[in-house]
Formats: sequence, C-alpha cells, structure tokens
Amino acid sequence: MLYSTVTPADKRAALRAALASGELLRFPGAFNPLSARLITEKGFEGVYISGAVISADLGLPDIGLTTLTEVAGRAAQISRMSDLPSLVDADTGFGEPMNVARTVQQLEDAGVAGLHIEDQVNPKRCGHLDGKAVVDEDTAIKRIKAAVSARRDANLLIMARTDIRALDGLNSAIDRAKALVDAGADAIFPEAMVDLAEFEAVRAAVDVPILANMTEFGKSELFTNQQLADVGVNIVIYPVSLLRLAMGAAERGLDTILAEGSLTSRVPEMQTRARLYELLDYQSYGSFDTSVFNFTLDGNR
Ligand SMILES: C[C@](O)(C(=O)O)[C@H](CC(=O)O)C(=O)O
Ligand SMILES: [Mg+2]
Repeated sequence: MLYSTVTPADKRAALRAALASGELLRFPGAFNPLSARLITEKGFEGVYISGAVISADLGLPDIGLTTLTEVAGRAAQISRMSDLPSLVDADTGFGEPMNVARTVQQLEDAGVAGLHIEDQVNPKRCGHLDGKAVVDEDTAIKRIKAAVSARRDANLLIMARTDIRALDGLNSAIDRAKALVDAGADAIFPEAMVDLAEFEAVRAAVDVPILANMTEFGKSELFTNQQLADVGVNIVIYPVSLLRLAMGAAERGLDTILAEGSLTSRVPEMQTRARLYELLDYQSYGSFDTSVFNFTLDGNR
C-alpha cells in the first residue's frame, strides 16, 4: 500500500547480490508508476526507466531535451512504486562531468538502484538509429569518473553505455568498454550489438555485468532470455515495449470508437476495474479509513 516497503539502500544491495548470482535479470521498462506495480507483481527482477519513454511520454523525441529534474522526478515516482531495484537511463549525464556528478546525486536521491551514462554527443539519439556520434575516450572516461566519485551509496550501480559499436565496430566497442571499466564503471551497456557473438565478445572482454537492450524495431534481433543467459548477459531491458504495447492498444481503441461508435467490442481486451483496483491495492486503504473501501463491484458491468 502507498509505496515501496524496501529502502533504496536495500534495493541497491539486493541488485548487487542478484548480479553476483550470475542469473539473467529481466528489467521491463515501466512507462508510468502503475506499470511498475504490474512488473513487480508479475515477478520480474527489476524495473527499467527509459529516457526514450520519458521523452515520448512528454511528446518529445529522444534527443536530450528532457531535463534532469524531469527525469529524476519520474524516476522517483516509478521507483517508489516497487520493491524491485530500478535502473534509470541518465542519457549523456546532462552536461559536463560536473553536471554528471550532480545527476548521480539527484538520481540517487530519487531512489534508483542504478543508472547508465552514455558516450554519445549532444544532441543524442536512440542508440539504434543511424548517424550517431560519440565523444572521445577521454571525455567518456571523465563522465564515468565523475559519476563514481559523486555517489554516496557505494552500492549505487554506475553503468557505462557505449554507443561506439555503430560507428567504429565491435573492436572499438570492446576497447571502450574496457576503458570505462578501468574508469570505475560497475557494469557495461554495449549498445546496438547486432548478434549474440557480439555480446559474447564483450562478455569475454570485461569482468563486470553486461546489459542487453532488447528494444523492438532496432538493430538487435530480439533474443530469448535463454539465448542471452547462455552468452553471459546479466541484465536484459525491454525499454519501450510496454509503452509500445499500450499505445498500440490505445490507437486500436480510438479507431474502434470511430468505426463502431462504441468501445463495446474492445472491452474484453481492457484491464478490468476489479483488476486495476487489485493492482492499486485499493482494499488495503481501508486500514486507514474504513469508509474508503466499503463497496463491492457486484452491481457494476
Ligand atoms: C534504451 C534507450 O536508451 C531508452 O531510452 O530506453 C533507447 C531505446 C529505444 O529508443 O529503442 C535506446 O537508445 O536504445
Ligand atoms: Mg535512452
């Protein structure tokens, strides 16, 4: 009821322990706080907070227009809805290394268990689009060093994302990943890997957990959990998937009103009122005030 029963510090410790187990951790992207509850209830290991989703939610393209305040605010709203650890997309860190340091502290205060900072230039773009550009190694390292030195909880997971694969190939991605680990990164997000062999090569090159981004309509094939686990991937994200599913359903629903003059034919696809209330744990609020949950849905359609 109301909020997570686990403190951010405990979630960070739990994420560290889960990563140490070597099991593949599945982090679907929550497109709002309520969807984080669904992810939690279904038994996933973590919640991803996507920059692409936060941007899209505001009707903006994912090109670095969102502010640290907006991202930290959304990260806090989503993180507090779940007992699971959350991993937030900190894009390029919102500025120079000094800004990266502030970003880390703000996101830490928002209650996330980890965050990733990428080596793209600004304006950035989705890692699965063509025409990206990355900063030089020295700048990328400075971002990660700033992030590591700024955290107050040693368990906050600082993940370095490199977008260099799409520009300079796999060997450059491996070199950069190693340099970022040497700079203090706790984990690596090798963006836009094209096949499993590439994940395997990154896995072999670094000694820290690695993440696979199973975003749809991108450069990577959508590998199964088993395939990813077999090549030693530690975290898989489905960053925009729930938003895509929900928006697909919303669009079909709007078309149905236009075509049929009613949504009756779509009702079987909808989450019911009873299921929504269950997810909200509505009934528990009666423990504060017995007049809050004193109805049944028996008379409802
Ligand atoms: C993971 C990602 O950074 C995100 O913001 O969710 C995006 C996802 C996407 O745009 O499909 C990415 O750059 O891969
Ligand atoms: Mg992103």
